[in-house]
Amino acid sequence: MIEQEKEARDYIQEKGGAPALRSLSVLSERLKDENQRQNLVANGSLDHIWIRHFADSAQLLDHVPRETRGPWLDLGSGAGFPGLVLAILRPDIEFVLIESRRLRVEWLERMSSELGLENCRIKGCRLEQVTTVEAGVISARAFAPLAKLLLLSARFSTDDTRWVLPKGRSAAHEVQELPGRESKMFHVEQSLTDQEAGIVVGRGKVREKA
Ligand SMILES: C[S@@+](CC[C@H](N)C(=O)[O-])C[C@H]1O[C@@H](n2cnc3c(N)ncnc32)[C@H](O)[C@@H]1O
Repeated sequence: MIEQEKEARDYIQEKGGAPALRSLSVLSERLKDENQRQNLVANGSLDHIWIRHFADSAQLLDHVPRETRGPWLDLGSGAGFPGLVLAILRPDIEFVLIESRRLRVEWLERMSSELGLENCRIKGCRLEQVTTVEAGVISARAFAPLAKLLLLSARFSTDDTRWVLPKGRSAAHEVQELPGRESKMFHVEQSLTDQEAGIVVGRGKVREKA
């Protein structure tokens, strides 16, 4: 488990080296500022930003094979978690961050530009309006209940699509509640940043209707 901010920084450094640490330090400063203008993350989480947001996002890479290709769709990116962190750590993958709220979209665009993330595109609209593409990976943190998330995003999946969905304490229960075929597609991995949280991980095409 990652329990200290220093451990979280070391974990990120292992994954992305000094450039990632520098980019995330900038993101940390900007986020603390911007959170006074718009409610991007819980204020209480800002004192543990490296664990609660950066390492929490980065750990998704442990469940995606290194050779996986994009596009990597991050649904409901909000403040940029996990999408911005992952785009920093994997400049070789094309990321598409989908977010519907205007102020959040502007924030994501500003940060992507300031951090020079050429591999990161922001789609400022509802997921339902995004043109269908074949996703290499789909991630979503705190976006929607699992069954709804899968229905909304099924059209982006292929037999090869990887799914990495941080789901907090409800992970196992949400997987059990899925219809038979889907419940067999997914399993739960332990989160490294929260003893009680799980990440729903799977691979394959999800049916577009229940
Ligand atoms: C609870 S926030 C989570 C943000 C971020 N993923 C995180 O974990 O910090 C959910 C985000 O999803 C966005 N959202 C909800 N429904 C959406 C939709 N249908 N299309 C695009 N964005 C959506 C909201 O605007 C919000 O920013």
